[in-house]
Amino acid sequence: MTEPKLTARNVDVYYGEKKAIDNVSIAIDNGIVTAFIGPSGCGKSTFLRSLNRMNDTIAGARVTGEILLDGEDIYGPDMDPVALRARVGMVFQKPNPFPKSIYENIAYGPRIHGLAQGKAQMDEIVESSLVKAGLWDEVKDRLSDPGTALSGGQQQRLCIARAIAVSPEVILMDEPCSALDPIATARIEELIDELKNTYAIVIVTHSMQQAARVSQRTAFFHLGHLVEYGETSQLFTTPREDRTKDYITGRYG
Ligand SMILES: Nc1ncnc2c1ncn2[C@@H]1O[C@H](COP(=O)(O)OP(=O)(O)OP(=O)(O)O)[C@@H](O)[C@H]1O
Repeated sequence: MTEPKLTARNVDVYYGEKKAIDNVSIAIDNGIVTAFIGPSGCGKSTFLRSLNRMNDTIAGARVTGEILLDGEDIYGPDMDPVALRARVGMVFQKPNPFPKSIYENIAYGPRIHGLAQGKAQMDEIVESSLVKAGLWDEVKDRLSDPGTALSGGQQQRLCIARAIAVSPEVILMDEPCSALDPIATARIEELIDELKNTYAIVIVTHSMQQAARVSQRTAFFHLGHLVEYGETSQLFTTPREDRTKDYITGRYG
């Protein structure tokens, strides 16, 4: 048995006095896509953000319990949150390129993390990140154009390339297709399928169809609890819990 990439044990997340995540334990493996599903407000995004300490940036948010990356406590005293967020990258709901060129959007992270020795090496990182994100052919002749000039779907692939550029181990995606049309969504879903061979991927999605299409394992959250976690095909066909069954048959959410 290989060790899980990420292990959460008895995790609670609070916003002030309010508990948004209640005693969640889960093991997330490499080489697959893990989907988080559940009705609006159930805590999917909150829990996702706890996996790379993005909640640290929200005033009043507090995480208790333990989250391990390759066995190392990400909330431990020796963990630098900036370095952690390079190892556990994130892609958001709305594509959010920097107001800079396509090239600079990718080069920024490697530069602050000191990953390139010079221009040639940076060029290589930029190209390979864009290739891996399936965007290179569309942008190779206009790397100095602003990232914001791309279409929504291209911008989201640029944001994925930006995450890839700092050599992450895990990529967290918070509803990455919710602002995209069906064609751009299909591109991102294909990309997710390819990327899972290299990175552990965790995706929050409102769409059960999307979870069924892209993930191998699914976690169903409800009211801050992890209700059920299992193989995606099993969870959608023979859920163990009544609450999961009610959700996937459309009784709420
Ligand atoms: N920054 C915040 N400050 C205070 N409460 C918050 C904050 N972010 C989320 N919450 C609350 O925490 C709970 C979980 O929210 P969260 O956004 O994680 O749910 P979600 O399942 O991702 O929802 P959605 O699918 O609508 O995005 C909700 O009750 C929400 O109101």
